[in-house]
Amino acid sequence: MQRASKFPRLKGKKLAEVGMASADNKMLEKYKKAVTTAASVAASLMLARTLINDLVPYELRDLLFSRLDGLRSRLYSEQTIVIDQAEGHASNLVFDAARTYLSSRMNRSMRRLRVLKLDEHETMAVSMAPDEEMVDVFDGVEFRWRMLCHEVDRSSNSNYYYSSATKSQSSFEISFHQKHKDLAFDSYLPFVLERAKSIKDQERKLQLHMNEGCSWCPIDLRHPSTFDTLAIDQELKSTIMADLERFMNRREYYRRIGKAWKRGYLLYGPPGTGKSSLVAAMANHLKFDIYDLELAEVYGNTTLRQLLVGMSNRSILVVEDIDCAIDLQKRDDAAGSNENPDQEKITLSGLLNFIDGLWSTSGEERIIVLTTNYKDRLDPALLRPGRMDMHIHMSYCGTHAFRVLAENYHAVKEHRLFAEIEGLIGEVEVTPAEVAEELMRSDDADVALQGLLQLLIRKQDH
Ligand SMILES: Nc1ncnc2c1ncn2[C@@H]1O[C@H](COP(=O)(O)OP(=O)(O)OP(=O)(O)O)[C@@H](O)[C@H]1O
Ligand SMILES: [Mg+2]
Repeated sequence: MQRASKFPRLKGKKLAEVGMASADNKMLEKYKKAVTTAASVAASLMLARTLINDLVPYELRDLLFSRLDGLRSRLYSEQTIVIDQAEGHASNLVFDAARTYLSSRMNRSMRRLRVLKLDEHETMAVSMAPDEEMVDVFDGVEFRWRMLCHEVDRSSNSNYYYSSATKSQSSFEISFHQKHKDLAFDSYLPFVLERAKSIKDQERKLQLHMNEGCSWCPIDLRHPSTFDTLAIDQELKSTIMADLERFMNRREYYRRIGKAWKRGYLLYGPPGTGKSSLVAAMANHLKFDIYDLELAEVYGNTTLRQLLVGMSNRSILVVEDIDCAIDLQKRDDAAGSNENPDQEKITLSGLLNFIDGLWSTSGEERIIVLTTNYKDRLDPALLRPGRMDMHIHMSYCGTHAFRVLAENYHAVKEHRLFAEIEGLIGEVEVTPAEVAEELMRSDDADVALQGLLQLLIRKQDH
């Protein structure tokens, strides 16, 4: 059997060689033709030069000659890289990257541009029109891009059995001087890929994942909260942003000390002070997905492990209202009757230990945020230094927070009622959520601020 199977292989090889030889011949023919064409074009160019010398005024000659020389050098020393959209069914990642990269380089002086918008929430994408050309300069070298659309004959590919025999396929061509071939392959193309990746990261739609059973259920995260719209004390905001910044830049540091690249924040404060808004602002700022873990829905360590393993890097794990999560466990304890004896109970400390173990071996750029309305109800073990890296107190609305909200909702920086409002706002306990609600009651800033003032006076009287 073994012997027999050798033959087809040999035969195959021979056929392949024959195929190659004939392909080589064809190439040679083509090459010869190209050289002849180039030679005749070059001859025509020489003729053109003579004609120009004879007929064109002196002032114009230099310009025309330089154009002709450009054309000739292109004919002789131009190198072109072709980037097809797809190979069979598989799309070409270089093509995708090139398209993304080019759309960031479009300029309106181009004669023809394509615009596209497929999703209501997306911004309009501008791209190159077929047969249009643009020049991109990298490291002082010109790279000319062209986009082409052509029909691909499907009948030549036995995989296709479509009624229509052709299909349109796009490709990009990058042309440049031959002497920059190394630059093109070693620097320029990698640069294009890298830029496209970071553009895609920026444009990526964030997702909010919620646990359902032992898996995550994702939806688009469209929370508008950002650090600009967040109404908290200015100093606190700067501290949080600086902390995130340092965390993001410490890849090497975490590697060196052999610890998991993660950071934990405990957010505590009354309802409506912006804890959830801060989590959304962090996600939007860092472009991290949010994994919202409902502990009450997690039965047993196996499920928990599956969920944690199923998280992606560059993400924020959030456990909201952890005091309630703990309460629930205690109530179960008190009842003493666990319906399923195999069920292991999950405590917050258990969860944190688990995460430490898991994330130190896998996982990078992970953030965990715990939120609570009652810090004093928490297990002291959870508050020990090292468990959560930063404790953030979200509190009632202060003067600065009020000004941020007034600007967010009414675009007012100063107003005759500000003095009175600011005098009261430091004295009464009003949450940013309450202030926001008052400010939203009317489109008229005067009316809204008057309403807020009344609320503050009522609160003071109580
Ligand atoms: N600090 C804030 N800055 C801007 N908006 C805020 C702030 N706090 C509250 N808000 C507004 O109030 C709404 C509720 O706030 P948020 O859900 O962030 O509060 P929370 O602290 O998470 O409350 P809870 O403890 O009830 O979960 C937000 O959608 C936002 O409009
Ligand atoms: Mg909340």
